[in-house]
Amino acid sequence: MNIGSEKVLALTDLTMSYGGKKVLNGINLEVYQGQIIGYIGPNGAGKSTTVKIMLGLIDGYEGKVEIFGQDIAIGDHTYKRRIGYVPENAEVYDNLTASEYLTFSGELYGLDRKYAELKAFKLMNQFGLGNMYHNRISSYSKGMKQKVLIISSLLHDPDLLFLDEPLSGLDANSMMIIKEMLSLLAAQGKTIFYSSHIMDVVEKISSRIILIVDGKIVADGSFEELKLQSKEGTLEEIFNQLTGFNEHKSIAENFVSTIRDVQNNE
Ligand SMILES: Nc1ncnc2c1ncn2[C@@H]1O[C@H](COP(=O)(O)OP(=O)(O)OP(=O)(O)O)[C@@H](O)[C@H]1O
Repeated sequence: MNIGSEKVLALTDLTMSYGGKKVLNGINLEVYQGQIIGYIGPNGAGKSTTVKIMLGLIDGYEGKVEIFGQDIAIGDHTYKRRIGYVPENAEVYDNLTASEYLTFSGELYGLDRKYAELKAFKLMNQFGLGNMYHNRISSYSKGMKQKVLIISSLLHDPDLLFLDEPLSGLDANSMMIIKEMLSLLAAQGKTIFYSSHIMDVVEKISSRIILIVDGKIVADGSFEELKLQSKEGTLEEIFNQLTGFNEHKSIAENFVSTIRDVQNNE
């Protein structure tokens, strides 16, 4: 099968409510093999909710979610073995060593224990963390923990990767490695669903950008297409325009003046 021909993901009229409040308002989306989707939107727009539904972590949605051609509501969870996930807020098991944690997560994805342990060590080494492999994760810095999460999501060579703010805490050099790695993986036919607020990174790595506002898709296209439509220069500017936001100066000024007020009253 040629890269780009397989429909990896399809959302049809996806709706989700929390306590009567609609947070997803009918998302329709088809994603094809090899695409890097930049899934962006304001805080609270519904990005993580969409991703968690696709991962089978949230129930109670309406509409249809198909992954690798299979409706996930049918109850056959084999699709999960072909998925990798870097969560926004991860509960890494701090008391475990990276070796224990990664071997364990590799086994959960069906890898042989010895194979998972050796592969995890190689990947840790390539990230410059080989000498930390047997140390407890509680002794790692934020960026080191993030690298462990990234390795954990990739150990089983997934076909579909969900990344929620994956560069969080990474230094500039490490970010370059991840960006390069994502484009290599996509070129080899992996599909990447990337959610982030770092607009210049999304602009550079995504083959397709999807903007959601209030649980609805308001833009869907390549960066070049969105640029043509909005006549703005950067993704940050396009984001501001499409979310109708031009108040950053006045909000910042009010914020600072409130802070100063408190100080003056002391
Ligand atoms: N467990 C929950 N219970 C009730 N409401 C929730 C729950 N999780 C999310 N929400 C609400 O759903 C909406 C969408 O949240 P979601 O986390 O999907 O947004 P997001 O686009 O990922 O935001 P951010 O950019 O801030 O991470 C928000 O209004 C949020 O308050």
